[in-house]
Amino acid sequence: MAAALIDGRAAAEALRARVGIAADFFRAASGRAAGLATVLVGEDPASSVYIRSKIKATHEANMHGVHHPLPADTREEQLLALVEQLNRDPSVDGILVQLPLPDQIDTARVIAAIDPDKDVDGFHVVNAGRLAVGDPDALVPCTPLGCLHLLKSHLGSLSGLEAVVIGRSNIVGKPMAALLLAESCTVTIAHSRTSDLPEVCRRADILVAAVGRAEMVRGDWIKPGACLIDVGINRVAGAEPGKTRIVGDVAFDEAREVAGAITPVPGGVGPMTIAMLLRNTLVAAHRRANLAVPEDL
Ligand SMILES: Nc1nc2c(c(=O)[nH]1)N[C@@H](CN(C=O)c1ccc(C(=O)N[C@@H](CCC(=O)O)C(=O)O)cc1)CN2
Repeated sequence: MAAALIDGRAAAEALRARVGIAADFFRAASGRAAGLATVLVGEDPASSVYIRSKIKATHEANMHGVHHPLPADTREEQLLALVEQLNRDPSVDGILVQLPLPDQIDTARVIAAIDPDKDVDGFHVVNAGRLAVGDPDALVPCTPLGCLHLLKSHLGSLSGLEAVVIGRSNIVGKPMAALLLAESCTVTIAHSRTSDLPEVCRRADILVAAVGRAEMVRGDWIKPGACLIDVGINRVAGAEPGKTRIVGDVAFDEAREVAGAITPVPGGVGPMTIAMLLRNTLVAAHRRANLAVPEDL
């Protein structure tokens, strides 16, 4: 039987609606709207699309969103000065600097400059540390948080399950592993040097693919009935000349025949990233206003 499809668009829409309602309550309780500031250096087409979606979603969720575009040749000091200004701005609860940044800018230095309590991307080492030690004050990176939400919605308890995360990035792989460990999964982080990767994957009840290689995970790497979360967004040649299409890190048609459930690409993890950004912004706003964070966020 073909695997169930885990509908990230529907889950994201539901979460965004909940955030919108909670944002209205926040405004009534605090006397101001929760605020997100986004920063984009340059005009990378994909990044520009993501930023437009983020600001539109912020407004649709009854929050205040201000975008700060900077030219592609912006110097690191100029970006750091903007981050400092946003750190000090009381109307800003969340700061998001869209990645990737141009080569002249040191990404780690910029992330380190963001106030950890406004770091709604969850990339600051303080938030990585909070997540690692199970501190509930951690702001958690949006993509893995979205993956966890989809997994728990589909499977319920994850306790005792064997989870394999392919990819060890600070943005997805490592925080994903920390979240699964906190849910009492037995977690393996696999990567480019892992020996016999297919065999490692075959023991996974939960397989999270976050490598950025189109359709790398094949059908015969998958344990029958496993739950597959595909984080990959890879643009490949389409059927017609000059056209492209997006595929994940999992060979979807093969995997669907073996897995119990699978996230599609597009329409799986991607939409959850933006929904979780809104959620993190509202969480940060509640904490900054000394208000209790609503439980269903
Ligand atoms: N500061 C950040 N930079 C980047 C992040 C991030 O979380 N914070 N993540 C990615 C890009 N990203 C958000 O910024 C993002 C990627 C993909 C999607 C999405 O909804 N994808 C769709 C497909 C879109 C398409 O057709 O092109 C899907 O999967 O259905 C949302 C957000 C890198 N930078």
